[in-house]
Amino acid sequence: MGWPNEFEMPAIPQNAGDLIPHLKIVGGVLVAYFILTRLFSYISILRQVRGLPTQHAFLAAYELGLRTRAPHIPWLLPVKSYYSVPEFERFDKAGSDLLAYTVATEHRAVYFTANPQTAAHLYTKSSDFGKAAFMRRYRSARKFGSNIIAAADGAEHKQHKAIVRGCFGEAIFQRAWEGMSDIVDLMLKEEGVVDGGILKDATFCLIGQVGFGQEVPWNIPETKPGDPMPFLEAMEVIDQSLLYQFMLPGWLMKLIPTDKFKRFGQSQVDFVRYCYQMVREKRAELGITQEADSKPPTDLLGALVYHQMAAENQARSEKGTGQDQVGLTEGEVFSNMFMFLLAGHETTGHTLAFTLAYLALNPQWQEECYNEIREHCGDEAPAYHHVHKLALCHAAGLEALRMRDIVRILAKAAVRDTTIPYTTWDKEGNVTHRQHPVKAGSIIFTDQGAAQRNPFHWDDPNTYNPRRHLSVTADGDARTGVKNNSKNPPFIAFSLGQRQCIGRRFAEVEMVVFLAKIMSRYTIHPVPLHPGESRESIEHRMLDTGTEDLTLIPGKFSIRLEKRA
Ligand code: HEM
Repeated sequence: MGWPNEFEMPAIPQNAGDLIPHLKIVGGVLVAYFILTRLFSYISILRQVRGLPTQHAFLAAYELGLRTRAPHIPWLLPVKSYYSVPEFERFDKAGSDLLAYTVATEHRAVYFTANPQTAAHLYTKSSDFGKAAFMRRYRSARKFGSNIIAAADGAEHKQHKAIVRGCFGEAIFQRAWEGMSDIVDLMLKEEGVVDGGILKDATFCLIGQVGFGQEVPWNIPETKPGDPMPFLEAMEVIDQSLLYQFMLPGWLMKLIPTDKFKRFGQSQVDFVRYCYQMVREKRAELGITQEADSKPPTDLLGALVYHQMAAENQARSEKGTGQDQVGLTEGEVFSNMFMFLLAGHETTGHTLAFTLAYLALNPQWQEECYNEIREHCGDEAPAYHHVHKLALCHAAGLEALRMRDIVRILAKAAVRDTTIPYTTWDKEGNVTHRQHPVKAGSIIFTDQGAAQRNPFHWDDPNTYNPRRHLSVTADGDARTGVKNNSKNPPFIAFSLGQRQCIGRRFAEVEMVVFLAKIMSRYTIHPVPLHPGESRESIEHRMLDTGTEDLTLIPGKFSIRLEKRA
């Protein structure tokens, strides 16, 4: 049926008004159907969580960045019930290490566990639990394309891992050691503390060097607003505004009329442009040299491009030319690189800041680490070949991560109807181990901080004790791995199983060299805000004033380095 002529609107039938009551009925039925299905779904969720301490809400707000910022509105948006300070408190009060949350606008049951054994079960039993790739946090992480962190389990993840795995080998770890060693020297020099002094809120920019193969100066000059930024400045600004970078496109931030957002937007636009250019240049460079010298580059970007090209070459030699895309697209290479920037920089930098805080507050562990360094390095500066020997320095970082887990919550989704183990206890000290049935599609969060301070699994959980991460091998060497703790809990800060942190060793190498270099030369001390500030107040400032963003960002504090004689 066409219109009589292109400028003439079809006439409204005279009896159209008669249809209105019918339309109202249809509309009413649809609305009633919508409300009823939601109601039934909600009732079904209430049934699923029966028997567990449960918090009801209308809207969901358990994500980082939201739960500590949104206003607490009982029943509607009860954000304060999604976390507690101290972390284990909400579970302690409930007498259960599994809590349920029913959210009227979410069609699935949501659980939080604080049991490290349950967490290990969730992370490793891939037939029952998988990456909750449908969640907003992972959808936002796909902003520049699919990547290893956001990929769904199965083929998509395998495709990324096949290429990304090649980036984490011995040569890169050694480069990470050397890069971090240079950064410590640069930091001490630029902050004017080579002979000791006060180190103010230092951040660490290792990923620039080992990530992109670029020397990173300690202070990066600021470009005039509106001007294109050089690569290093763009990277630094991105790093300081990661939450916004994930949520908003660069062009949109540039339209927001504040200098801050214009800068954030400009950094994203420039950073994306530089990265694509660098990927192309790397491809051209490696295309020429790959035949003659088959060693992969030791920067992450170079290694990523190299392994992608190696996959393409292999496919070409096996199947001839003209086959489909192999490995990752150019956009996916960039997206993975962007993830390294997030996963590789924030996490390690924040963990190191907390480790310095714990060491400053617990000088006895500095002495133990110092003795270890002296024993294995003697008068030599700590070097990469010492990395396996410096187990206590390594454990000092792991213990800070246990007590101040920077990832905060990790989500898994049940992929089929199954059960999860949990524990309840009462005031008389009766502890019962139970199983709770969960339906496919339910989300189970591990409250990492609470799980790592769960007193049923960790001896004396609120005490900083790196030695709990050490075991002694048959030949008398110390090794990390939670053994020195009567209940042998799994260490979950890097997750476990197929989706565990692929950069764990990289991060650990960075931590060991940083801590060993500092502790071999200095003792570390807290800096009171005013004469007579109490120990309690100093501890609170250094450890408890962090804010949740994409990860836990430590509050600002200074430390004093005193040169060892
Ligand atoms: C203290 C430092 C670090 C901590 C605590 C940490 C923690 C984690 C955790 C908990 C996961 C699992 C995330 C999830 O399931 O959603 C993860 C995954 C990942 N991490 Fe790390 N990470 C650290 C450092 C690094 C570094 C230095 C890199 C790279 C340079 C890195 C790269 C990755 C990647 C690529 C994944 C995704 C692995 C996969 O899904 O196969 N991480 N990390």
